[in-house]
Amino acid sequence: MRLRAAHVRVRVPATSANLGPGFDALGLALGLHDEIEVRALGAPGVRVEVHGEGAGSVPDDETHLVVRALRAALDHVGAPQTGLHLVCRNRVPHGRGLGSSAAAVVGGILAARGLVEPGALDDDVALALATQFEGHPDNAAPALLGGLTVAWSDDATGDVAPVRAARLEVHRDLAPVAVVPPGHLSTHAARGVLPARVPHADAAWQAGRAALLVEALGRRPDLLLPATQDRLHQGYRREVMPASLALVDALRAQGVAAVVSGAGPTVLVLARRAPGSQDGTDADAAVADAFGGVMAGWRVLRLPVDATGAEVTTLLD
Ligand SMILES: Nc1ncnc2c1ncn2[C@@H]1O[C@H](COP(=O)(O)OP(=O)(O)O)[C@@H](O)[C@H]1O
Ligand SMILES: N[C@@H](CCOP(=O)(O)O)C(=O)O
Repeated sequence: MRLRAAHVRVRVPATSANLGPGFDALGLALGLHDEIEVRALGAPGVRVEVHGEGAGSVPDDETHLVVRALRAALDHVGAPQTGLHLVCRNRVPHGRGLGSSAAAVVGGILAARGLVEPGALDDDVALALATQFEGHPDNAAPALLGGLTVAWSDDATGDVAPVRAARLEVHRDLAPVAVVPPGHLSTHAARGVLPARVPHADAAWQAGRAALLVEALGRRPDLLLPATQDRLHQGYRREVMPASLALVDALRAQGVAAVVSGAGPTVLVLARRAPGSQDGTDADAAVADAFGGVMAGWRVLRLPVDATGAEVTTLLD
């Protein structure tokens, strides 16, 4: 396998995983993107420039997440390693539950796809590799495929466990709003507070809600409030993100389908487009009311569903 291109550009969306009851399975791609430009260099080594989110905090060497994912993907298809120059323009906030790590990993893998022979790194391989990095597939699947996805894995049979994902229907009126706090929390820490075992009754209850959520997101947005109830992660995570859970509670008390986005601490509101309005939603008054002017530093982002997923362009120069 040889490299066929020396200059590629990748665009990857933010993602919100879980969506309430779909823990480690459901995810939604959102209209907020990281852009990564990669040049393969003749000389070995790596140069990383980061603009926007993560500038000054993420590493600029071989340990940079995009570089690690890109190199793992080259190794996986037997392509040669190469010197690299990366320019990252990041918009997805880090450690907030909007899938920044999945965007970085999928971005690196798709950059490798652009550098090697066509067809060498298909979506199945890319998803399996990304899931190895992430430890769960629910952000990587929508980052790669776009839209709403459900991801699942079979038993591991080789060095890269098979992971599969299916695209699901999204109702045209769905208008997600992310309420992003100033502080961050790593996914690793937020997984650390989850119990190893849960009551059978909670698991059974949750399976029903997850099935209902697929119907609510696709065809029955009027069912989103009951469909976004969860018993497997949000309650356990309250201790590490009390302000986020307080906001979720306040919004839900007003009939708004609010959930913790991914492992938090962002709150995702699964709102509906307000009739006759350009970008208003049926949750705007409740969000403004719950905010009450006291949540200093929090940002409200209206993020449309990204139907496309990650895109790679090969540049000729
Ligand atoms: N674009 C990026 N470039 C390099 N590293 C990144 C990038 N995005 C995320 N990361 C790494 O992943 C961490 C955040 O991942 P994680 O804790 O899973 O939160 P998130 O919910 O944002 O995915 C960051 O602190 C950083 O180490
Ligand atoms: N299912 C995962 C999702 C983590 O998403 P992230 O955007 O916070 O990385 C979990 O809930 O741990």
